[in-house]
Amino acid sequence: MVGGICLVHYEIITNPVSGSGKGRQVSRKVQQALHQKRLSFRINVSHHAGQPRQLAQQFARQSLTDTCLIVIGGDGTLHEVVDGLLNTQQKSPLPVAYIPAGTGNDFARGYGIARKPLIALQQILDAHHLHWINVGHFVNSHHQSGIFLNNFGTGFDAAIVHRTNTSRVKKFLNQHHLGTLSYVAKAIGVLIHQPSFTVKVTTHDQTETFQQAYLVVTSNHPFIGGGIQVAPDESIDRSELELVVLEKKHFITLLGSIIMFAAGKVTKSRHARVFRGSQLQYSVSPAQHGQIDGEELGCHQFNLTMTCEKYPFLEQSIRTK
Ligand SMILES: Nc1ncnc2c1ncn2[C@@H]1O[C@H](COP(=O)(O)OP(=O)(O)OP(=O)(O)O)[C@@H](O)[C@H]1O
Repeated sequence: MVGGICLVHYEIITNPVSGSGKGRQVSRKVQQALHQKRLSFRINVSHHAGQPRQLAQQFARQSLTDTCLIVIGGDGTLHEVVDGLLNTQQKSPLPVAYIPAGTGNDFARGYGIARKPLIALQQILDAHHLHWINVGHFVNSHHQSGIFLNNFGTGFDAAIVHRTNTSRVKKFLNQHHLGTLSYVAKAIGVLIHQPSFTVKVTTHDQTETFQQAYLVVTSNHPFIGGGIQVAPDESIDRSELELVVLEKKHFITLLGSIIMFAAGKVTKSRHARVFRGSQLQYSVSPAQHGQIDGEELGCHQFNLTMTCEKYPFLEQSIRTK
């Protein structure tokens, strides 16, 4: 028994291809460490996209007790697992812990999880309590819904995700620990080609329309794109979301704002507006690229209502200790 929780078994869901193969390496290290410590665990390898969600739902339906689900992968893998768990009826929710093995690892930064796998594992083994983190929830005008642990972006950042994911050099740069460089290189390409668009934002007390929006991001914690602070004041502990709308007035002022974005100061730009709340609504037109937690959504007109929900993670966070 450890404080409020008693864990005797770890089910591990791992994505071997996350971070261009980092998932496989991290999984091997974690497996060795748990084996040496003679702890009870089982590795469940994901063989295709969508399988982390299926595995998580399978475990959730088993009403496991004294068990923690450890996820090894990037933000996309963790997203799938938490989405699967939140969409499965559970008597008491299966707690989640996370060992980052992706490229950007923004969730780990936002929650305060060590990015070195064996330290992250030690944080899990040392955990005394559950920590109910905030999770962003969205529903669109076609009643399709989903979650985000990091952010939901349309425009500039989503176009970068699209270009980076379709880039042939992504794997090479990731293997040489240059994933952020790949993001920056694509950002320059997007800057040259991406036009502005219209966004209408509604909060509990106001409606505002932006005719020249360029970047629209709703965040659950500060980080995007591998450590860029798009919402520096946001916290995963708070039951609210932060929406940043950056406008493109002229190319030169946009360049200034994007430099501020890269430096983590976009919310200080004269051309940025920040909205906060537990419920935010906005529509985007014409069709724009969208991304959730770094995974592409395709190019659509968006009409979204964002709210908050909660899910229990192990208290792995350096910040909360
Ligand atoms: N064996 C697999 N082969 C291909 N894709 C997989 C496999 N297992 C899981 N996936 C999918 O890969 C997607 C991306 O995973 P993830 O975000 O964890 O890695 P990444 O994209 O390399 O990391 P990052 O988002 O940090 O760049 C997820 O949607 C996940 O479902």
